[in-house]
Amino acid sequence: MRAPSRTDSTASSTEEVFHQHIAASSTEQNAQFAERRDKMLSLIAQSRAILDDLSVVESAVDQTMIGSQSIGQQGAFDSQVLTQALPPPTHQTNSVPVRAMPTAYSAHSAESRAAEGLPPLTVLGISDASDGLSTTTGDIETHVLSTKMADAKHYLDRLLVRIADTRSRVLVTGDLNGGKSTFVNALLRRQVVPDDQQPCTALFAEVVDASQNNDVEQVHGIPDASKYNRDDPFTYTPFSIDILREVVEDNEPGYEMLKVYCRDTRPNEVSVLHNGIVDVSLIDSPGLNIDSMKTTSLMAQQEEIDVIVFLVNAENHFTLSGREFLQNAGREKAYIFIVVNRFDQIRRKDRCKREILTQIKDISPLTYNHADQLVHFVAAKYMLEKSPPAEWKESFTCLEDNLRSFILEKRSRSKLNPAKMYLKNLLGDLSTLCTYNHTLNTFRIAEISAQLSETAPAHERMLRIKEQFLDDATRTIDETANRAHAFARDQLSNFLESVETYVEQDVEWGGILGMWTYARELRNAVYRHAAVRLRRCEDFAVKSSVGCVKNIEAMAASCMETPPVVDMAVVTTAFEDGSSEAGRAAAMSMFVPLELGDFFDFVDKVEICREYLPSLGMVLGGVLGYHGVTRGIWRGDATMVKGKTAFLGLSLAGVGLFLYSLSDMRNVVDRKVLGKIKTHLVSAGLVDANSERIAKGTRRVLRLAIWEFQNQFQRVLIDSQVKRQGLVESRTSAEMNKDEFRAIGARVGTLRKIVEDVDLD
Ligand SMILES: Nc1nc2c(ncn2[C@@H]2O[C@H](COP(=O)(O)OP(=O)(O)OP(=O)(O)O)[C@@H](O)[C@H]2O)c(=O)[nH]1
Repeated sequence: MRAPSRTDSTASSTEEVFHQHIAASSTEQNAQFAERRDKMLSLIAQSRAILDDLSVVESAVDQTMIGSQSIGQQGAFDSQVLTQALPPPTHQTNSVPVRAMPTAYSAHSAESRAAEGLPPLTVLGISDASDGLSTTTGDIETHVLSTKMADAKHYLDRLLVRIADTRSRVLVTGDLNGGKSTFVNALLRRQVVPDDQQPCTALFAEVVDASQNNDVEQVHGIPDASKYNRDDPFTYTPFSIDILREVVEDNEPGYEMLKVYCRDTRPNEVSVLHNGIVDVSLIDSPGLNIDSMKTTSLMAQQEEIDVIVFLVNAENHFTLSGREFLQNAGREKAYIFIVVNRFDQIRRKDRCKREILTQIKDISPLTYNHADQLVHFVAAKYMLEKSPPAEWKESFTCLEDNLRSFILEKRSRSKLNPAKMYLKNLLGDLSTLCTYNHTLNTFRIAEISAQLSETAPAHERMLRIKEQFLDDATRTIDETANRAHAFARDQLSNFLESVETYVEQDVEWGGILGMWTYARELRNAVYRHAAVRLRRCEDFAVKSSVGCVKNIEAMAASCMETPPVVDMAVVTTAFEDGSSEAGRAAAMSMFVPLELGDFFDFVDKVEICREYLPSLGMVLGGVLGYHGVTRGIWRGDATMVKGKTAFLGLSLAGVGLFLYSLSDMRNVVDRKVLGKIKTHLVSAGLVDANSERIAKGTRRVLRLAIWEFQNQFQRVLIDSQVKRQGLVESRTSAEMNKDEFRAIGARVGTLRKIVEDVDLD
């Protein structure tokens, strides 16, 4: 065995020191990384808890989060919402509608956003690019926000797993034909993944160290990446690594991805894959292209990865799809490792460098700030040659050193910084949401309170109407009915008492010969007047009833937007039985037929007889005596002459009396007929029965009308009560919400500060 030379021993001790140094520094770095990682894990868990709490607030108090729904990708806060005075509550006296939440954000109003000082949403915003939802209709936005919140939770869950995972996943992506596969192979210094294929690579190929597969080089064709388990052969199909090109080119079974276990024989210190510190996987992806499905799936893939290596074809610079991808990826990954490949094809290299760096400055400022470590101009294909040209070997080795450093030594930056970025963005969005919803709820409370106080007088008035007129409807009805009764009684009794005065001008006495006609007209006139009187009483009752209902209606109209409307016909036709006054009079008069006796007052005659019987006797006596006296005179008897004179006087008195009886015939008829009619009217109950009838009719129609009114009124009142109750509940909810958002907002603020202060450099 050859003894080691001095040079050998010096070299070996230098190497040992180097390895010891590497080991020591990597132990220290590991410990530091572990500490930072644990801190980050705790912050992720706390952010997740806040998302859960927000979801509870969202579902417990419906629609409150609607305010936040409209925060689009642009996140423009509609200044109207915060600055405009609340619109005057709708002038509704009986109905109190719950106003729809104002549309909070208009997706494209950058000025108003600036005016409010609210930043755009980065993580929870609507992505025009991803789903094209630039409309701001409430349903879509509510749905989008809920979806985004749910996505954020899943993302945090995956982040927890990813951060806890000691491996580092490196996504190699870029434009079509940028040289991604060539680059991966160059890192491995061997042809593993197929390059230069037609058609282009359409599969994700994850290259990992064969040590993860019992040191066996193999390819696993995986139909469903989410189910892949190396220990479960049902979740993949194994292939020899030698036929990888065919598998990729054919992809007959339609694999979702390939896992390529490959051996990297280079020493740990230089190999990216096989480095002795962290298990690294290199994911060769399909190139970005206009196929949005593939781009979307690549975006999903990039959430699971720690480092992005972006291949740019030096000849093409950044394409539109490349820029879009980097801008989206940049929301989380502040640092992107950029490889400008095929640089050998460029003639004016300085100019090309300048132009590409200017583009990077715009796309990823932090990457640009560390361009010397993160941006590399190489020609990867030469690294697969046995003796690569020095120029390209040097630039690629420099790239490798920096990539190793980025993945291994600067793991805090490459692995933890994306998590920090995401948390910062998410917490920023949550802070905006909390501020917005807090403000929105403050407005909502003010708006509801204004609505409640504006509608309170009308509502209280309705309650008073209910108490005064409807709860005690019987009293209201009785008052009107009693008034109608009293009026009828007064009118009819008054009529009965002085019926003569009503008819004396109406009927003319046509002498003894026309006394029958006179009596009939007299009778008819009385009943006609009676009918008119009755009609007047009924009209009064109707008028009083209409007045009563109209009075209640007017009161209702003063406090109700659509007051109940009673069908007045039921009231106005209360006493209509189809008969005219003449008909009524005729009907009544039928009960009082005229008789001969009505023309002679026998009672009077008897009285007269009693008083004037002596006179009559005297007439008779006078006639008879005159006869005797005459005979006595002829016989010369003087006493007889005196008697004769006396008897003559008596006779004349008797005749006068008879003539007087005839001349009193009209009074007799008046007295007899009117007396008879009065007796009939009293017995028929003109006063009592009709007063009662009218009062009863009044009660009946009022009951019907008020019942109808009550029904409608009650409905509106209940409606108003329900709406007021709803408003009170909404206000309570808004108050609870406001407090919740304030409390959560404070938590978000504290957590955000801690996240910002985490030092990963
Ligand atoms: N001149 C030159 N050509 C290169 C370089 N790197 C790769 N190429 C060529 O570029 C072409 C595409 O290379 P690939 O590695 O297949 O590119 P890719 O990005 O993986 O392609 P897709 O996956 O299909 O998008 C091949 O013909 C390579 O030989 C380079 O550094 N210089």
